[in-house]
Amino acid sequence: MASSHIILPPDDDDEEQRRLEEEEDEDPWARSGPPPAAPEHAVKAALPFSATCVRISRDSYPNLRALRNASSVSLADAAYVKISEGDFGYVLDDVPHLVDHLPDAPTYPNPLQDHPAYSTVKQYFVNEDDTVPQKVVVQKNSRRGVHFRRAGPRQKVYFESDEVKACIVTCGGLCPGLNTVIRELVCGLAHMYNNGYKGFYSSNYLTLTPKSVDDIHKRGGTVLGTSRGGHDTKKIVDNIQDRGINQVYIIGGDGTQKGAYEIFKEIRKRGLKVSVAGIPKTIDNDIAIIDKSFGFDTAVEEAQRAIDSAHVEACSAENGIGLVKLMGRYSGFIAMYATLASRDVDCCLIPESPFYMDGEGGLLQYVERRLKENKHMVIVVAEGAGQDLIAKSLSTSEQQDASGNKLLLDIGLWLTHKIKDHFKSKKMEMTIKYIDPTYMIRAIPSNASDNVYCTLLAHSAIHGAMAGYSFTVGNVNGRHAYIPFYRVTSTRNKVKITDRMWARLLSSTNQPSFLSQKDIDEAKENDRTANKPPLPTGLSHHVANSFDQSASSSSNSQI
Ligand SMILES: Nc1ncnc2c1ncn2[C@@H]1O[C@H](COP(=O)(O)OP(=O)(O)O)[C@@H](O)[C@H]1O
Ligand SMILES: O=P(O)(O)OC[C@H]1O[C@](O)(COP(=O)(O)O)[C@@H](O)[C@@H]1O
Ligand SMILES: [Mg+2]
Repeated sequence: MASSHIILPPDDDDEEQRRLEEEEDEDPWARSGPPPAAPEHAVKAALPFSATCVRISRDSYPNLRALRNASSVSLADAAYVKISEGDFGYVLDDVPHLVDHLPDAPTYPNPLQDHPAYSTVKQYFVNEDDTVPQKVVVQKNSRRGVHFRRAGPRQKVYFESDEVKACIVTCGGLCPGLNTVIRELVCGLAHMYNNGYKGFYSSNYLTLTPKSVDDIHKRGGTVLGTSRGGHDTKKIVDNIQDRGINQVYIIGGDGTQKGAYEIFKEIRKRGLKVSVAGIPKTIDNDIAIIDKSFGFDTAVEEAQRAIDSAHVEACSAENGIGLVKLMGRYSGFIAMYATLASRDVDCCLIPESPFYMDGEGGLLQYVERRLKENKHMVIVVAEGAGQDLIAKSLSTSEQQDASGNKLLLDIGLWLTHKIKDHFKSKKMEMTIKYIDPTYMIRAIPSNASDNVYCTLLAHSAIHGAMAGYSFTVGNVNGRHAYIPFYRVTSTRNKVKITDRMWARLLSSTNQPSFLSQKDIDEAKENDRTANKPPLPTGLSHHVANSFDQSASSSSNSQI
């Protein structure tokens, strides 16, 4: 396959990079010229097919400035982006590899080839050329578009088994399945572990063995503990270096993956032989690119129990309302899927879809109508919904947690009071029962299907780290892939209220959309821009087009 490859090695000098970014009004390389290309042998070793190393020049990319303007990848980050092109608009958005900065790193045969369980499997090893398309819905003339490197064991590895010294860290909120991922990582490797990012430089760490993690997948939470805040890249990497760790497994959400990316960059800067594997964790399912985060199915399933209880309470009273609050800080996936699964829900409110209380078409009018029609109703609200309404009525200022996430006001409690006040003023009898199962839902062990998913994710992470890659692992269109950090950290996965899934929900609940034409137009525009993937600096026109097309309206999320 004819291909070209662009690899921009990191600049040693951060200050200089920052200065360049500030000064790049006209052209990022106006003063310095393009960054030097990597040595060709480094590029070749990192690529599955024969590659030509392309030195990017201003002349060959006349629209560089436009691309930069459309890009959310900083010039400094562009140094870690590895894009290669193939035939028919094929683009590989590759992940960094140890040989990018350690070109002479030795390889070893994968010990799995002698493993009794695997040696009978035909084609156990993944072909180095295998990649996974970001977009599977295509038309006859579509370009092949963006692809990610397929996850799985490689014939050659960059660590000898007894050389591996791994650590695992879990960060952010809890999520069903964390212990399963930990268990499966430990059972593949011998480890040390840490407690949140702070754990990297606390003295509080334990050694895990397959025996000590044997039954942890049956428990909720994380045996490692978790925390928010406290990320200090230099201290973390000092610690990795001091302890001689060479594989870092980082399980966490969007914040954690940003942290993992910073750790990777510092490791690269120091020239260390360390692989960084991010395993995306979030009950909110808000991580970009991947099909679904682990624990999400379990959360939706557990939410059914709360909705069922709310329904029973509502049905048992005259004009009964059951109100259930579910998690979802910025993205309402749990609320949407729990509503679609239940069929007992009359109204679902999520952060992505603004609503209003009073007047024609407002929530209170709908509640009144539903009670008159049906004598009971169930409302599901994602915790991040209606925050603007509460803030306005209580005139509070926005607060943040230790990681910088928005601290939410209790929409469930606020709605309960508003609905009660409304019916009191109308002298209409009603009962409302507010159920908040949020922490109960995320503290349970994962269900069977999430358990299998967690196991496979852990295995894919180990194979990638052993093969010398640094990445976030995830399911992309049903196939495990190694995704560049910058891709999962630059946007957030959100419910698209202009997609068919939300339309299905509206038709199943019969609730008003609460949207004006202006809101709909704005939502369409937001979807368009929010889903535009970051364009790395210096892409050729047709590569940039492929990035654009991978975010076009007939996205994979439309089922
Ligand atoms: N931009 C960032 N750079 C480095 N570390 C970050 C960044 N954002 C968050 N983190 C760190 O990641 C960890 C988890 O983040 P948090 O937002 O609490 O949870 P989650 O990873 O589940 O989204 C915290 O220790 C936080 O300090
Ligand atoms: O655990 P905390 O700090 O109370 O945070 C609760 C938040 O954690 C979540 O469960 C998940 O958030 P993260 O993915 O950032 O960990 C949110 O749904 C919720 O808003
Ligand atoms: Mg988060």
